[in-house]
Amino acid sequence: MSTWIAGLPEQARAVLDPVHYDYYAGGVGDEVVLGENEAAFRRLALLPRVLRGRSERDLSVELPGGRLDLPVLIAPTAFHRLAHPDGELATARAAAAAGTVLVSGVAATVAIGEVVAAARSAAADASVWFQLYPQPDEDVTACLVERAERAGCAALVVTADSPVFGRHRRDAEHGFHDLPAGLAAENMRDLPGAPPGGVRDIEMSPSVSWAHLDRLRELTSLPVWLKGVLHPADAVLAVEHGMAGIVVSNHGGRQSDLAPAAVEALPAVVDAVAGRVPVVLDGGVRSGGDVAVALALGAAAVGVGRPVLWGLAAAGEPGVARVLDVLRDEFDHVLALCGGRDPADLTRDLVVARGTGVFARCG
Ligand SMILES: Cc1cc2nc3c(=O)[nH]c(=O)nc-3n(C[C@H](O)[C@H](O)[C@H](O)COP(=O)(O)O)c2cc1C
Ligand SMILES: CCCCC(=O)C(=O)O
Repeated sequence: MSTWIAGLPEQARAVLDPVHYDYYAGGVGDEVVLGENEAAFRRLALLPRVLRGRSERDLSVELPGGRLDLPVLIAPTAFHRLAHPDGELATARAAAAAGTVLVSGVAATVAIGEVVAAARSAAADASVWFQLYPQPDEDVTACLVERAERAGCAALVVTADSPVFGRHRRDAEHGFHDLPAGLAAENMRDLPGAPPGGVRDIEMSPSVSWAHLDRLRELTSLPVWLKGVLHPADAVLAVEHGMAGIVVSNHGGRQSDLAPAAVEALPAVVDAVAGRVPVVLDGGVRSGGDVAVALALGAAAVGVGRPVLWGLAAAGEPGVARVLDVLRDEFDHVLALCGGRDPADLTRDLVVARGTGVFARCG
């Protein structure tokens, strides 16, 4: 792990309300998956290739919804104003200035229109994506999609791994169920079924299905990504249902504590998708080396969640900027060490499982 990023949780802990720190840091159940997401990266190694590099490397990747100057985007995480008063405005500006995408969540504490405006104030051509949970009341879903389109979002990310909300022991122990006074999920204001000015609850429902997704797709011409896929059969269904991309994710260890580490689920999904749509990986990415391993296993890019929250809490916009800068610098360095010229040079034959000899290839 990057030394600086490794020290960030402690920096954030020093400034955050302990209840909010635990909300960000925690996982579901015994937090097995939370630990495994990071540990699984430590079990993988990259075989360098020699004598094929170049002095200037191109780190950019092209995805449905925008071009990224580095293969790292900001995964959707809720309630950035718990971390810093500037909240999602700071995150959006830092992402845009770094030439990457913020996936701003439906559970943001700043409305999506203001988030996009903040990103564009930092870079006129910035892309912001909008994450949502398909709501059982489809009028609410339609309204959210329209808000994201009107705001100028370049893609939608539908999170599918939350038919019910994960049971977070740390939050239960603290009795943390509501945002403090003055903060709200601003995208949920004034929706069908809410009183004027009121904020609707974000509903998770086990009855949300592929049919909901089909209807959602008909509402929009934006590319739609499906987030929270771990089973290869679901990846195939996602392609068949017209998804523009897939995010392999166990929600940062916050949903099922029986899920595999995200990076261990990645190769089978990449194989099932067979290049038809790009696959993004999130969960446990803490260094440029982790980014390189995920790309070598077939990810087109990675998402980072908690490190961005820690950077935001510790130092606001410059803190998020530094997280992205460290990841870019480390990734570029690892790419050079592997004889890579651009992300496409990171191929699966480079990945080996540690401790089992170089012939025990992963995936
Ligand atoms: C505090 C917190 C809030 C999150 N909120 C959301 C959310 O609203 N929607 C969503 O799709 N994922 C959410 N996630 C999951 C992230 O998008 C991502 O999958 C995860 O954080 C990646 O793991 P990492 O934190 O190890 O980088 C949240 C994660 C955290 C830590
Ligand atoms: C309704 C807010 C959902 C936030 C979330 O997804 C998480 O805390 O993991």
